[in-house]
Amino acid sequence: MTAKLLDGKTIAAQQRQTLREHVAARVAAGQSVPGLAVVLVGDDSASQIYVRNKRTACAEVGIESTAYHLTADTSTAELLALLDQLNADPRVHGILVQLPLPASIDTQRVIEHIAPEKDVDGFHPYNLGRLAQRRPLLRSCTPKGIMTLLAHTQVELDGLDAVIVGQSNIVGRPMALELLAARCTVTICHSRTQHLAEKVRAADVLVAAVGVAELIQGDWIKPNAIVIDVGMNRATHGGLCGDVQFASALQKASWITPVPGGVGPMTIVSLLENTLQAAEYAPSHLL
Ligand SMILES: Nc1nc(=O)c2c([nH]1)NC[C@@H]1CN(c3ccc(C(=O)N[C@@H](CCC(=O)O)C(=O)O)cc3)C=[N+]21
Repeated sequence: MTAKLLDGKTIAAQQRQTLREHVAARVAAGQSVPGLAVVLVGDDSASQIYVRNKRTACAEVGIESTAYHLTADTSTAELLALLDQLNADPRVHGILVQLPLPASIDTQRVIEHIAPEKDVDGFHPYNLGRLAQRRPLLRSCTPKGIMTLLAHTQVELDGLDAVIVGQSNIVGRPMALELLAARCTVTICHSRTQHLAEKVRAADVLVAAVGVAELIQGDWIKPNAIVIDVGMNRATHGGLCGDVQFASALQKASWITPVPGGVGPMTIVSLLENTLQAAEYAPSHLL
């Protein structure tokens, strides 16, 4: 059997079209143009490309993005001061601080300084806590995009065994909370996990978000599992490869995401959705 492809590139393009219509209707009704502030610190070349891709996607749907490019020697205090300004600016509905930040900056303080109602990455403890209590407001982009992909399979998630490989704050943990809210039985595996292959073999839904190229072998995949590959590893020949051995997993799974063209485009469209959501909700006090 060969798995069906979960084509994030196409699904994301469809969602951008829908978003474009929503934004246009909102503006035609006299409401403000949704605004996203994108903050980049330093000159990491991969981050610059990601930021450019996000701003292009904003432009396509009619979200106004404003870039703030700070030098690598920016202090935590300077970045917090910029966030104060953006938090107070009514034209800014969403704030994204591109990660990773230079090591000299206190990333956790920065994340906690973004107003929760503008936290379109969903990384603020308030937004993660809301998700943990099954009352999400702004949801982390990659897990949210993956839930959209899972909805496209039309497989009922209720009661399935989900296994997540990777425990990061930005993917693994919020992914576990999303799948738990969808009534899966959730296992999170990480670098200290024993018998990883056995854990993976039990998965009806597998989410690989560990950042180790092709760690997960096709013969670990349960027949007919749904396989979501969040990995984006640079292959030696220059191309991208995921955390799953794609060719062999394709022979076992019912659905599988390609890399590239799977989770990545869904992450970006979720950011756009969150920015529109933040503009529509825009409460003066959340807490
Ligand atoms: N505050 C913050 N929020 C983020 O959401 C965030 C971040 N920092 N830092 C970096 C990571 C990475 N990330 C990607 C999103 C989409 C693709 C994407 O669309 N990838 C294409 C391939 C692109 C290529 O060819 O390199 C694909 O998978 O098809 C990639 C990477 C968001 N991140």
